[in-house]
Amino acid sequence: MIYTCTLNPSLDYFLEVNDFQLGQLNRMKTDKKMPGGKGVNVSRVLRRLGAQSVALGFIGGFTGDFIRRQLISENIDTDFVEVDGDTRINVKIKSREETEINGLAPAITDEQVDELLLKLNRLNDRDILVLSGSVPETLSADIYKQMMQQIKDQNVKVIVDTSGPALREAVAARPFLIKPNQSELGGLFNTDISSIEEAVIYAKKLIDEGAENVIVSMGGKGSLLVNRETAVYAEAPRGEVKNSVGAGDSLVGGFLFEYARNGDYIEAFRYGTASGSATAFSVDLCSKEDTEALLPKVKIHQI
Ligand SMILES: Nc1ncnc2c1ncn2[C@@H]1O[C@H](COP(=O)(O)OP(=O)(O)O)[C@@H](O)[C@H]1O
Ligand SMILES: O=P(O)(O)OC[C@H]1O[C@](O)(COP(=O)(O)O)[C@@H](O)[C@@H]1O
Repeated sequence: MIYTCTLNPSLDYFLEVNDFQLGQLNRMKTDKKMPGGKGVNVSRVLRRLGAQSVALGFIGGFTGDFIRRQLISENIDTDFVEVDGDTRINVKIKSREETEINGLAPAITDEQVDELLLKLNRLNDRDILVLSGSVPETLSADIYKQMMQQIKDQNVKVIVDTSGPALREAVAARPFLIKPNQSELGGLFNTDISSIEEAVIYAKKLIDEGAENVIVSMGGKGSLLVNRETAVYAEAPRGEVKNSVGAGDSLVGGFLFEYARNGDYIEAFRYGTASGSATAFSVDLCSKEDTEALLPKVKIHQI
């Protein structure tokens, strides 16, 4: 089974404004509320591609209820820990440019953390655990590392998609895969990464620090997969971008879907890149049909 864990899920509030003006009254053209947060999106992508998963993490309040109800309506299994405050609302403004304002997490108690950790005891070597998204302010930045250390004898494959100190700590616990985007990778080394060659250099440093596979997503430029044996670049297909929120989560979900199906890294990487692009070219997350139509357009280059 695939388990996704979102410590900091969100109700994503998408709104479209013609010619957004800072400091002025703007009126919306359209709006939409969606369940969000990185692991939640991975679960939704997996479902759309045809794979089951269980969504773990913390939810609370009316926004948490919304997320749970939406996931259940999409036939996704949920096993969240309830917290007292409201799950955050993340605002996604689409105008000439995309602007995002991500909210603050509700407080989470030590007992609630223990409740979540207890759920990990049931995982075994046939399971995959996706630890995705930011860490709530009230939790320790090394929580992903702690979770991985707790289950290290259960031989679960762990994927980590986060940034900053939480990612750096988690890398030391030897995840199967991490997926920083270009700026998150640069952020780890206090540098700006501007080319594929530079991204490979820094991805290799993360392999040396403990990650087994590193996928660096680079928006419209595509993505990179680096491990001890290989370094490959996938050129993303071109198309009209409708909404790039969730593109990175779709890359992770698509990779995982194909990897769980056939165990081939390169084909999984191609599928993930196509899923990311299919999401960027759609209003909601990728569909299986759109993803598979893009597969032949993802060009893989050995580096
Ligand atoms: N403008 C775009 N055109 C084509 N594909 C895109 C575009 N933006 C994102 N993608 C696809 O989605 C993947 C993840 O996007 P990215 O923006 O790098 O992730 P994140 O959301 O984590 O920052 C990319 O590797 C690419 O395959
Ligand atoms: O936990 P974070 O880093 O604040 O990110 C949460 C946000 O990222 C998303 O999961 C989208 O992530 P990606 O665009 O990186 O795929 C949104 O649904 C959510 O609002």
